[in-house]
Amino acid sequence: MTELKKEILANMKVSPTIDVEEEIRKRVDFIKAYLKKHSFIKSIVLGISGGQDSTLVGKLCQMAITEMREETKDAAYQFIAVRLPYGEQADEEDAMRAIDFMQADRTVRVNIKEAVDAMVKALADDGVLVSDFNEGNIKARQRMITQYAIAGAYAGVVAGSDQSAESVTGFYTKYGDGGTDIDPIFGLNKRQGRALLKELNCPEDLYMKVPTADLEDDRPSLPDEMALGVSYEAIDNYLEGKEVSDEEAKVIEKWYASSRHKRNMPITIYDEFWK
Ligand SMILES: NC(=O)c1ccc[n+]([C@@H]2O[C@H](COP(=O)([O-])OP(=O)(O)OC[C@H]3O[C@@H](n4cnc5c(N)ncnc54)[C@H](O)[C@@H]3O)[C@@H](O)[C@H]2O)c1
Ligand SMILES: Nc1ncnc2c1ncn2[C@@H]1O[C@H](COP(=O)(O)O)[C@@H](O)[C@H]1O
Ligand SMILES: O=P(O)(O)OP(=O)(O)O
Ligand SMILES: [Mg+2]
Repeated sequence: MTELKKEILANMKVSPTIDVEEEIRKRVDFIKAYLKKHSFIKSIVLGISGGQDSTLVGKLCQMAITEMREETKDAAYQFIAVRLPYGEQADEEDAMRAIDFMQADRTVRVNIKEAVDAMVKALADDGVLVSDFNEGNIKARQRMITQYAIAGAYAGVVAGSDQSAESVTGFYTKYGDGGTDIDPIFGLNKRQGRALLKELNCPEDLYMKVPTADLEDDRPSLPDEMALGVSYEAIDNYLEGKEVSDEEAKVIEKWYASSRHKRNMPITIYDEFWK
């Protein structure tokens, strides 16, 4: 194995095999331990897209919050699922079924379209033209702003859906969906996340759904795998230390290298990782 692959596997923390029940317990307990350590935190806020990752994180957060409420008798603990469509969302029904599956304590809905469009227009008015791709990242950051506003209103923290197949490629918007406080499913790859959802009796079509960031107007519901140029099957295999083709390894390692800056705090004169 190359030194680079060793470094990536050490950083991404994916086990080649997992005990699904144990993983669920470990991650729920992690969320509870964090809440216990920080007694001011009373809510967890999470954007629910209708995709696999937010469905899993939402379920785990709701389980943790329900147990905290029961164990402490503090009724203030709540999980807040946030719907953040940009206008009409094509898979709105999936998102609502995901919320139903996790039995969220509360759902807040904010249409981000007006805020995003206002930002794009204000920039254009002063001569800065924003591409459709760049606007996609504004949508992700607007979702981050909204979730932090809700966390601020309800003594909350913002949960993220970053898992290791997304982290290794940096396939998220810096300070957008990457801007979160706790990431309960980091260390799992995509297929392991599916296995946890299956164990939790999630509707199959939700965890078998084609992953998409769905950020672009010109290419709606573009599958992540098309944008990445490599399959999640290959990324999952790579992260489990299995053999992948040279071409697949090259693509994954290229994404890893170009997104190093996203997995670190803002770079200062003391940082060496980029050299
Ligand atoms: N499929 C879709 O619909 C869609 C749309 C938009 C974005 N995305 C995905 O979301 C992710 C976000 O896109 P992105 O990475 O282009 O945008 P990003 O905003 O997450 O990251 C780019 C920004 O990071 C900073 N940056 C870039 N290189 C840097 C470096 N070496 N050191 C320090 N800072 C640096 C710059 O500020 C740059 O504007 C990508 O993986 C992209 O493919 C998907
Ligand atoms: N439409 C959405 N509503 C609420 N939350 C959303 C929406 N789209 C994305 N999100 C959040 O962002 C992450 C990342 O999504 P990717 O598909 O991995 O890009 C998602 O898990 C939601 O928390
Ligand atoms: O982050 P999500 O929930 O949108 O999942 P996916 O990445 O599979 O679209
Ligand atoms: Mg998605």
